[in-house]
Amino acid sequence: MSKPFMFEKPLGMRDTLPEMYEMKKQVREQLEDEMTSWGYQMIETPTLEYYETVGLASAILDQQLFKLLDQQGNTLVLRPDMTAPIARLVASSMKGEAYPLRLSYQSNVYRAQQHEGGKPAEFEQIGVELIGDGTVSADGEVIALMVSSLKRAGLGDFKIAIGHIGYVNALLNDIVGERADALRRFLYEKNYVGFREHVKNLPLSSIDKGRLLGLMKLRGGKSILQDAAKLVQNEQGTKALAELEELWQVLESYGIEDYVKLDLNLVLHMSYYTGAVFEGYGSNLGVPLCSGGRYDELLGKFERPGQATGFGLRLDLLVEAIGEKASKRKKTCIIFSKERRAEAFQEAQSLREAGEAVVVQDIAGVTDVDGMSEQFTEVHYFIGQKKGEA
Ligand SMILES: N[C@@H](Cc1c[nH]c[nH+]1)C(=O)O
Repeated sequence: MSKPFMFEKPLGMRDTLPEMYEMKKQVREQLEDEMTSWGYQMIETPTLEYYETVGLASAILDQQLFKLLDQQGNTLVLRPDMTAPIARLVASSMKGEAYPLRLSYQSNVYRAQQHEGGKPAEFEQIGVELIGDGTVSADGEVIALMVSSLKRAGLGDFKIAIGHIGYVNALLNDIVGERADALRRFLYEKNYVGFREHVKNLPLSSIDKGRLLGLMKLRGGKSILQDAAKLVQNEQGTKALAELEELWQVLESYGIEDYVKLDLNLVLHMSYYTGAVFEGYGSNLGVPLCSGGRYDELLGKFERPGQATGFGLRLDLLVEAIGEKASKRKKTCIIFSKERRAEAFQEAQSLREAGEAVVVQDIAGVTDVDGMSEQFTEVHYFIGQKKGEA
């Protein structure tokens, strides 16, 4: 009888082979070290959370959640991100610790895919949350840490796009009110053709249509803030632009303005964002490597109100963007026959102490010695009679 699922994996699930594992490990260690050097403390949370609390607070589409039942009949989810679990943690086990809190993590997160389109349903995120600080300096710190993390991992060429969800909402709500959702969705999908078509068909004055289409042009350096101010005059919009103006100054103080550009079209997939949002791209990848932003309402849902900002970075995509740069450790193989076993073990030990990775292999256990040898930078043979023996 055939076993149809024997070699298959569930949709979007991936294996990590040794070479990829090694590259991920190197980059993970660099990032963890960078975040720790900025004073962020690493934490871990469980893979499973309650649907009713963290699942809903994660603010991701319901169909992207993996759900299951526990023995008591409660619905659980595989965490789709780390921001909501950290909010839960800060409001419970860390309730006694004073704000602001600087936390970082390195964890697998889970997002169900509708079809096999090459997108993983499980991937590792490395990120930070700066909780209990509503200043623009905090947003700037998080962006600066994102830049230094990407540099530290060895990525040379990248850009961070910065937007503000408060500005997008101010403009859309001002013009289309209740119907803003559809337009926001086009932006989130980066479907600008769809956005334009939709705007053209709306029953609006040509002035208002022009304002909505004007949003498409708000990409570039600091100077676009003036154009942006012409499109929205309400309080929410003005406040958002003042924050972006100050944020730009903070980034100049860090000396990283060359890595950033403004993009007021930017809408991210998590609906908990309330302020500045950002997304980082490597020059050779179309998809964002990292994203984040300000979320001032989420902590309140866990009854410990606090303004917060943070970002998450996709380790798999970062490794892909860095390409071959991860350095390979020298790997040696010592093939021995049993007469020289002790000698082989001794040699292996001293090479390991010198930092090499060493495999010791009994020749009687291999049939394809050539095939095995190809996997190593060097192969030493300890075969036959011991030295000095006749
Ligand atoms: N959790 C977000 C990233 C983020 C961290 N903090 C704020 N935003 C994500 O998965 O996209």
